[in-house]
This record gives sequence, structure tokens and C-alpha cells, in this order.
Amino acid sequence: MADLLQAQDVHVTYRTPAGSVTALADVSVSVPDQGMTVLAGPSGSGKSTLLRVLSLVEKPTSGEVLLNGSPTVPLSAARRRALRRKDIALVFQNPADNLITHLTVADNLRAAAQAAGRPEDVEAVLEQLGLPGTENWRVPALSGGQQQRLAFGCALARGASVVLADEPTSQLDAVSADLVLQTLATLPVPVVVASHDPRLISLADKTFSMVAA
Ligand SMILES: Nc1ncnc2c1ncn2[C@@H]1O[C@H](COP(=O)(O)OP(=O)(O)OP(=O)(O)O)[C@@H](O)[C@H]1O
Repeated sequence: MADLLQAQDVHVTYRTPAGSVTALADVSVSVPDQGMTVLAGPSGSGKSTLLRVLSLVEKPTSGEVLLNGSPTVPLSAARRRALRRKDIALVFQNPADNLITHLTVADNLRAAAQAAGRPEDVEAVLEQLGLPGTENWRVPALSGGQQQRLAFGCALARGASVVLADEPTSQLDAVSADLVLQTLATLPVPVVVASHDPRLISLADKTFSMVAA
């Protein structure tokens, strides 16, 4: 197993009107190129910040982030954006934030595939997500859990090599959350999840426990 993503001695400090806030202090973690890695910890421990740093959305104040062994911090914003578009899917907590809500399920998957210049296989992706027969549904007709699973499907459709998800079960009822967990555990790409959901942590191949900085 190789390391897909590595954070090395990462610090993140935010400047606010009330002074500076340290979100991450000296954090080092590696994400293997398979299975599910869970970033676990209480509210305020920096899970979402670390997820944004690992997904190259946010540059750390100091430290390095390696993607497939190559440093990303020295790269230009454009180069980081290109890497992110090619390899990395960040799935947000609010299901609808991950989708084009006025389009159908199939058109969301097609848009994701086309943006990456990839062939579409809508039926195969929906089968894999446990959403067969929903091709023509518009996003608001899906439950929150179904929307979350469709967001994972869009990540697969665009060929992302890793999916990072922020608290994917926090806005779902228990039944929907279970289906999302099953889907996450069977995605054919490595997954990084920020969560304090014990059910999710119990499915992890690797857990990184965080404490407030
Ligand atoms: N943009 C920001 N500006 C200022 N402070 C921030 C910002 N983002 C995060 N923080 C602070 O950084 C710390 C870590 O926040 P973060 O959201 O990463 O933690 P978390 O573990 O994901 O929390 P939660 O589970 O509540 O989402 C907190 O003290 C938070 O208030």
C-alpha cells in the first residue's frame, strides 16, 4: 500500500477580528491509496480544516501536503486547481451543495463525466450506488442520503482518484446514514472522511484521532 496523500507538520492559523485562531498545529497524517481513512475528533478539533488542506482547497500556513509523493504547497494556484480537478473530489456536508439541483440525476452524472472528458456510464454508476431507476429524477426528489450517494457517483463519473467527505452522515436519519456508510465502504477509490459518527469510525481501515490545537 502506498501513500496517496500526506500532510507533514501542517499548521493552519486563521486571522479573525478577535485575534488569530490555530485550527491545526503540527499535524502529520498519511492517507493510503486504498480503503477508508477517518479523521475523527470532537467539534473544533480541525477535521474540516484538515480535509480542505488534504483536498488542496486550502494551503496550510506552514507545512507540506504531498499528492502521490509530490509536494503541492509550492505549486501555483492554477496548478493546484488542475490537480484537484483531475484527482480529488471533496463532498460537502450539505448534500445539495454537491449537485446541480435543477438537473436530473443522469444529467448530474453526465455533467461530471463530460467536465472531465470521460465516457458516461450512468446506469453502471447508479447500480453501484444503489440508485437504479432514478435517472430522470430531479435532485430535490431524492432524499438527503440519496443526494449524498449521487455526489459520490459524480466523483466516480469524473474519475477522481480519491473522495474526501466532510461529515457525510450528520444531516441524515439513521436509515439513510447506513446506506451512505455502505456506499462509502464499497467505493472503488480511497476515501477520507471527517466524522465523529461511531458507526463510520467502526468501518474505518485507518483512523486518525484529532484533538483541538
Ligand atoms: N475560516 C475560519 N476562520 C476562523 N476560524 C476558523 C475558520 N475555519 C475554522 N476555524 C476554527 O478552527 C478550528 C477548527 O475548525 P474545524 O471546522 O476545522 O473543526 P471541526 O473538527 O471540523 O469542527 P466541527 O466538527 O464542528 O465541524 C475551530 O476553532 C474553528 O472555529
